[in-house]
Amino acid sequence: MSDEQKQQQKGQDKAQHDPYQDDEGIKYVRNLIQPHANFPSEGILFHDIFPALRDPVALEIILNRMAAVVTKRSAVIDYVVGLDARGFLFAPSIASRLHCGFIPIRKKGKLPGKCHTLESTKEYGADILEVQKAGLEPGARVVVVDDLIATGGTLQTSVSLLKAAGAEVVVCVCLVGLPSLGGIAKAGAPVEALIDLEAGC
Ligand SMILES: O=P(O)(O)OC[C@H]1O[C@H](OP(=O)(O)OP(=O)(O)O)[C@H](O)[C@@H]1O
Ligand SMILES: Nc1ncnc2[nH]cnc12
Repeated sequence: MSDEQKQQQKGQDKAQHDPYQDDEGIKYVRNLIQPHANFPSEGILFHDIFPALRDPVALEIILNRMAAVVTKRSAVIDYVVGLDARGFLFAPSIASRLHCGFIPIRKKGKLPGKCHTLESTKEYGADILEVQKAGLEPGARVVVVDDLIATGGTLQTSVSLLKAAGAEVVVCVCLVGLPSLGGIAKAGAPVEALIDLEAGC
């Protein structure tokens, strides 16, 4: 068997155990997310999503579910917007599945050309976020993708940047939500998190 065939076989074996279409899929992903106390600073309970991304079944579940959230909301999407940095892990793959483009919102100083720029606060710090003016036409229908919503500061600022550019934010999709931090209500656009880490299941 060639290396390519072995790789395909490995993927097929994994896919047979893929619990895609039901809540078992979300539980499978949730169980891979690792909590770390006092990271990156004292008092923060950090939820590490990378063990889930390391697992090919979990990665597929995440991408399928995120894309499904978007298609349930709207058939017409122009761009998937990913947030620097962990949103970039998902957004281009979702854009590819939805046959639309990808646009980054980046931390200040990384994007050339004229940008919309806004200050932002998050659970453990502050950032300045930017989106390129040239990348977005007024009236564009966009979805925003990030790994996690905590206080909602990052999503709120991102939604404001996109609105300043004249875009319509159809929905924000996150892998993880921490609802007790109040972020979902303040984002300024509908938010759907695949996993509520504070819920019992
Ligand atoms: O809801 P909030 O309180 O705003 O927090 C959520 C944000 O915090 C993290 O970004 P961060 O910039 O820390 O990390 P990253 O660069 O690894 O994505 C995370 O990826 C979200 O973007
Ligand atoms: N508690 C948390 N875990 C992982 N990423 C985060 N970003 C903001 N808060 C976070």
